[in-house]
Amino acid sequence: MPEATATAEKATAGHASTKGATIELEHLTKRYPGSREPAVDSVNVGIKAGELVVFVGPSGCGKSTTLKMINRLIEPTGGRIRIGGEDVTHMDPVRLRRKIGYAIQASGLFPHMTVAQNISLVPKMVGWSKPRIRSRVEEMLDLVGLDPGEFHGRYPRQLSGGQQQRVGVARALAADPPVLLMDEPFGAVDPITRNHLQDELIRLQQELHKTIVFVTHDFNEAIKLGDRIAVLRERSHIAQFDTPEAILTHPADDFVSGFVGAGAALKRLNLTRVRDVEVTDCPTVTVDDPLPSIFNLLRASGTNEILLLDKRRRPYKWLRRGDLMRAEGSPARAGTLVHDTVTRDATLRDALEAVLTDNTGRVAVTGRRGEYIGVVDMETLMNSVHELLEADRLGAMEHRHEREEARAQQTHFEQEDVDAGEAKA
Ligand SMILES: Nc1ncnc2c1ncn2[C@@H]1O[C@H](COP(=O)(O)OP(=O)(O)OP(=O)(O)O)[C@@H](O)[C@H]1O
Repeated sequence: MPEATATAEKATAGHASTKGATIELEHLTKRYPGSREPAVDSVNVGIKAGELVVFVGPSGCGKSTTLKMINRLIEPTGGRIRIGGEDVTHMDPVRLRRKIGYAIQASGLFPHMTVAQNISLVPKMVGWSKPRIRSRVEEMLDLVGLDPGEFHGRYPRQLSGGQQQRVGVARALAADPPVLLMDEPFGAVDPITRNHLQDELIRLQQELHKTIVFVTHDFNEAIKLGDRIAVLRERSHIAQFDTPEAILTHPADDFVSGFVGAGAALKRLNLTRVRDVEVTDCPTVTVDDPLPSIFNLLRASGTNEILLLDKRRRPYKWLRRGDLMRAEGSPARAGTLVHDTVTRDATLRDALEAVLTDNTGRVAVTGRRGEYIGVVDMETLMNSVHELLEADRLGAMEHRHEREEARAQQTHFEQEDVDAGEAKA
């Protein structure tokens, strides 16, 4: 059975989707015509199946060129690319791109096509049947958190930046490729939407286990998303290729330290997720609840604050006792709007930012459709920060100790050599 058809069967039979494939770049090189220096100079990278690897580095270091050589949007001038062990360096690029999804900044959607048409593009190209495509579009929209009924007929201009980006990811994943390339996909959206899109990607990846190569120049984004990070310097030379923890705590050289920048310990907040800390419950009411029962609940709960949920059980407002006095019969008229929420996949840094933005001492945690799950409070966050800083301090002490021991050992050997030399003389 041809590969594309096999993929289609799997995708529409409701089975698990195609898992990631390994990617090996061997001495991969790109010399643009007319340039004296190569833009990418003999890069060697091995990416495991199902891994999310981030290429991060300063502007112009060759991240995008390296990425685009993987799906041969840019033809290499030297070296080799293997995907799933197969040498694809000279494979027909159109065939190659069927097994590689590609998502870029500002989504790259075709403006004259509806959301559904955009998502259907590759499945159509590989010959899926109409009903199969229709159900796949629904599945994909659902996967990226957009209501299929509401969104499938819209045009890109009728979507927010974040929604366009979600559709871009849905399109990249539509034909169920084992590999997904993402070139600064969230670079053009505001910081809050960006955080949410990053959370979505983490959730998706937990479900799908694709091999993802993600390009960014934002180091915090790299720490948050990467299983491993390749820190690139000029001409895509790899300064360090390791886990976020290792890069933060043991940067390989001054270039990497410079890139990590100040506040490495606080950056580690990007490594801990909301799901790793205690999410507690807080008293909630909905906009349809009558005021007297809200008063009763507040009294019974012994707290001074209650979370008002909208009709779809999404956090809407924080209500305090005083607010309720001024509610004039409807709780929705009182209280302070919830500006920011986090999902379980958000980092503690996102949570901390949200707590500070909303100024209520806690942040509401929401599920896939924005529905209320619980809250994380400031105290929990501060305890985690404290633990991380303490772990870093101990780690740094241990590292210093190891270095001093190695140095002492070296001096000892050198002294022995001198003694031996003198004895001979
Ligand atoms: N088509 C081209 N012709 C000639 N030189 C190019 C071409 N495209 C890119 N370059 C050069 O190759 C180098 C690497 O570019 P590339 O876009 O891969 O870098 P990057 O790390 O992705 O940068 P940024 O973060 O700014 O997007 C740069 O010096 C760039 O000027």
